[in-house]
Amino acid sequence: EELMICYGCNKLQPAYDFIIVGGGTAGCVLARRLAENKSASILIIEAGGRGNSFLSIPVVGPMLQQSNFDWKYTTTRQTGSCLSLEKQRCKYPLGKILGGSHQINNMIYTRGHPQDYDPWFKDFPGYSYEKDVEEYFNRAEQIYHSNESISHSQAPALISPVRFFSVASSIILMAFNRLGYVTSPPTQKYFGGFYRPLVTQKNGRRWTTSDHLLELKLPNVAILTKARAEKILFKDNLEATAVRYNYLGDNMIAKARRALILSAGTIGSAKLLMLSGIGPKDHLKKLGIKVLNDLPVGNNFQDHMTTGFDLMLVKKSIGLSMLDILHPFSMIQYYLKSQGAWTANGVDLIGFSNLEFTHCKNQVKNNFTLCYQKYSQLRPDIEFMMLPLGLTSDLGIHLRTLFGITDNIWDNYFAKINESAMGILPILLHPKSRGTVRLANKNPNSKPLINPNYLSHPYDMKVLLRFIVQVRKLYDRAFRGTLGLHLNETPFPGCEKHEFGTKCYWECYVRQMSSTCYHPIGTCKMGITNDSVVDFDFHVHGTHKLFVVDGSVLPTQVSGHTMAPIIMMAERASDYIKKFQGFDLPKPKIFSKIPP
Ligand SMILES: Cc1cc2nc3c(=O)[nH]c(=O)nc-3n(C[C@H](O)[C@H](O)[C@H](O)COP(=O)(O)OP(=O)(O)OC[C@H]3O[C@@H](n4cnc5c(N)ncnc54)[C@H](O)[C@@H]3O)c2cc1C
Repeated sequence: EELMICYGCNKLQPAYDFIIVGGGTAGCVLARRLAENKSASILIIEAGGRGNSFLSIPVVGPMLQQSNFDWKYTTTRQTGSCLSLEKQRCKYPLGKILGGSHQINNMIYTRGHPQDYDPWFKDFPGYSYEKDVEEYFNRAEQIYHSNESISHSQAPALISPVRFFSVASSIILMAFNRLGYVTSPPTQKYFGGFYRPLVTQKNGRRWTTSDHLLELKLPNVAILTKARAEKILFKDNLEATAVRYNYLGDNMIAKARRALILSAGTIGSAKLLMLSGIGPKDHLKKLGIKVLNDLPVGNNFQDHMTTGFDLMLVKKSIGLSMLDILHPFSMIQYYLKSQGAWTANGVDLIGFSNLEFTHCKNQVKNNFTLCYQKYSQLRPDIEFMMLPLGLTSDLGIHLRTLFGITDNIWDNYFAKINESAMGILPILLHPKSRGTVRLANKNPNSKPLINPNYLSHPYDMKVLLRFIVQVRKLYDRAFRGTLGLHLNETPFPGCEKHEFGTKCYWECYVRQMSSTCYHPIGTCKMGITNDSVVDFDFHVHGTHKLFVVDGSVLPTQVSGHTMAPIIMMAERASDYIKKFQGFDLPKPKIFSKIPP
């Protein structure tokens, strides 16, 4: 495999204008934009390999989890969630490949709700959604219809409607329509009922920000794969001058003339900063790491949590089945027509709801339409994802290992399912629980300690339970007759003492059967309060020439999935970093106010 990718050079240089650590979602957007200045040289250092076109087949995505293309992390032992999983730890997949997590994700593209961004920029002078957020989304996106064929992508996020979905999801969509929900994707305002997700695909194949970067064949961008950054090197005044990395077992150094940018992801960037002496003083001291700057790196860790796998059973087989995927016809359809089951992204429908809507509905005796019209523009609290394939669809061969489900739970719950199963998963969009990312020790090879601390704040469970009860009623009313859709009423092991369907039962269930929804953010929070790590220019506080641009800078969660906001922020960051010449004086650490 070719390890160095470069269209305008044949060997690695000792120094580059910009060095980006991590060729993932954000890193590739940034490289593409910085390279617009033709005289600037850019090096991406990526720990994973390059991948190949087989990995771009959308249905292959889940197979990449727990493979060499995944960092294969797990959370620390959780006490209020992940209880039914091996050692009470949730698996924590993250892409270790050029393209990053975008190479293994579900490709769902959601901008979030405009109000999501108000708290991010509350201390930013003259902030407006249109100028500071929307403009960057617009710049990042190219949208096309799924029946068109595209030859070149013009923007990092190439977006189209999904090309393949189950019959069950079409019936569900029709039922929602009858109830008065909007069922087309949102345009300007976000929250719009239930609809088919938009995905980042080019002619039915996965299309990541790294595919876009490679397609441009930029002569001033070099990408070194299988190179893992281990330490940032500083001058005395905390000016980042170079990065030390491990390349095929050797220690190498690359020097950054103008800026060193960490885009190693929410876990990777926090880990690298701490290994380099930037992080919470007490933690670093305990591990024997010299403290260069005491910053709250690794705090404010937030994730979207989900639950509800295989909770919906269908009598008739109208979901997507493994047979559809394995059928030779699907392969032919994919390679000849860019259509069919192989283009499926694993999520047929997404939908959004909020507490005001639920409350209204209870007040006016389930008048959906009235409440919907009144509250559909408000920021949602919960998202629902409809997964056409249950964990049991491959009879326990692969999917169960992605979650680390124990033998006891498998045998006494999942193995008992003898109908088609689907998932209707609720995602808690704005959790109040906060976790941490820490180092296990000072060895760069060691896995970090990822503690999402799910459901540690009572608000999170309260909201989740309210919606589970709501969705149950909704499904009873809408689909029972049509689809033979019904809840899996086998008591979940460990929850038998509670009556099925009561709040106590669901609370127990959620704590047992929890999972990440793969949206880690926040460990290098952007802002100027003393819980932040980077300022509004993405510069690490108190340092010089050092930036962080990836999911870690997002201060709070958005009402949707994280890839789009991360791409938007990388676009935004490129405007600042492009202008940065590398000779500004170090900025003093200024904080506007102490957060509560
Ligand atoms: C299974 C899964 C499904 C998901 N589904 C969706 C979805 O449908 N829609 C959505 O919006 N979001 C989804 N997400 C989340 C989304 O993919 C991520 O939020 C986003 O890709 C993160 O972007 P990033 O740039 O912060 O990090 P990444 O894209 O993860 O990039 C980080 C890169 O840095 C590299 N790296 C890390 N450490 C080092 C080091 N020391 N040296 C060199 N390189 C390093 C990594 O290998 C990686 O390539 C999903 C995520 C997963 C894992």
